[in-house]
Amino acid sequence: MFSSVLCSCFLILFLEKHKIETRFILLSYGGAMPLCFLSVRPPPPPLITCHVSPSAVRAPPAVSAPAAPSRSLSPNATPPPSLTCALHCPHFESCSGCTHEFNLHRPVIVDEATEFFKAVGVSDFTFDSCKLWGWRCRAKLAVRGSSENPLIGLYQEGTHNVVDIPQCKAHHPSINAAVELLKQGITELSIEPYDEDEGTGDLRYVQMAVTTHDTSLPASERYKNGKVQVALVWHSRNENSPNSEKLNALANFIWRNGGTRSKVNLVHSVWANFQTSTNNIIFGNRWRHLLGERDFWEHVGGIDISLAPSSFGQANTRAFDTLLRKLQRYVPQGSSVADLYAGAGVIGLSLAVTRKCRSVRCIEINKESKLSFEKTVDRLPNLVDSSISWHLADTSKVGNPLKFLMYVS
Ligand SMILES: C[S@@+](CC[C@H](N)C(=O)[O-])C[C@H]1O[C@@H](n2cnc3c(N)ncnc32)[C@H](O)[C@@H]1O
Repeated sequence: MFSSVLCSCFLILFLEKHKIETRFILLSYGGAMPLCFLSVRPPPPPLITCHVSPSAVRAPPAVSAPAAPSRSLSPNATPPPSLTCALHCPHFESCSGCTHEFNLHRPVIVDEATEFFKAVGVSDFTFDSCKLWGWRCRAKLAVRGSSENPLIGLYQEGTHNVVDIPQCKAHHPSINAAVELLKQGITELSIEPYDEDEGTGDLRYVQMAVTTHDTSLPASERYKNGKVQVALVWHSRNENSPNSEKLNALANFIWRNGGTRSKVNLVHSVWANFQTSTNNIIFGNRWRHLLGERDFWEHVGGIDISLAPSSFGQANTRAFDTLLRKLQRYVPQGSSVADLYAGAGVIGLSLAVTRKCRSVRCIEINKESKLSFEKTVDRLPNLVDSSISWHLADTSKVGNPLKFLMYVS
């Protein structure tokens, strides 16, 4: 949530700073460099506002009775915590995933950002918290412990001890349900979680990604009925390794008990990724689709997007959608856009459609994202008359971003 917010802060700063209207727009939304660099004329400046979506202040998902918040506030945080906007997560003390427990509707960083922008003359700063619970539609979780007592979660800060987070309040509820199902499968089939010290075990990580784009449901029902693409990171070289029977058994268990024909109908698909390295890199290079639908679609920024498990996807689907819709207001019709750190090109492609861009060049270093980009392009409406391309290149190399701008002109 906060990376999206920060990104839009940077975006708006740069919008204000570069008031000269030009044809070219450079967009960057990289993890290490959350920077949007646009030289366009912004719409009339609204007031600084803190907008809280109605869905953000409803009660947290009823996974369990909320635990009494136990972390004390710092002496500087004098206002009493707003209970409607507190995390109420039983894992907050031990899990490193969330850094804010109270005032989620307006965290301290928003005041800092407001001050910062005011100081540099930016009047067009808004904050939208979007959902406060159940917003995380993508999670990479470590699998440790034993087959009788599997732990699935994040590392405790500064350690490699995995904290089990079955009631995570940030996760979309379908992720927590799929994790529970996975645990049952691990225990029932005696799957060995990975042991980092020994380099043994079968299952290292799981990536859970939720699609909220089931068009067979009314729009109001789609988010809560999100389905999970489960990617099992398996400790073997490939699907022919000796432990692959166990992998297939686990995939079948998940599909039988969570797939389209099951009562819960929770799982979109099951994938395997093969990783044997002893370093901390989660995914290996080899991916296999095992069960369920191969293609995974989401709808953000006015377009349908395809996301393979190997491609980067934003975790907060709703906030990303809000951000894209905000961004669109700043990009003049017919612009030429270079989308740096593009992943599957979602930002650039959303602009291609909604702003009728003359051209969109997506620049990305991970070749795995290209297929998702191509599938998304195939589904763009016919009326899109942009020159659209995706380039495998290192954006950080001096000259590369400019090269792509020269290329479009
Ligand atoms: C935070 S993701 C954002 C992706 C996309 N803009 C989106 O919002 O879905 C950052 C992306 O930058 C890519 N990346 C990281 N370093 C890069 C580099 N030096 N050159 C190009 N792409 C890079 C990553 O592979 C990843 O897909």
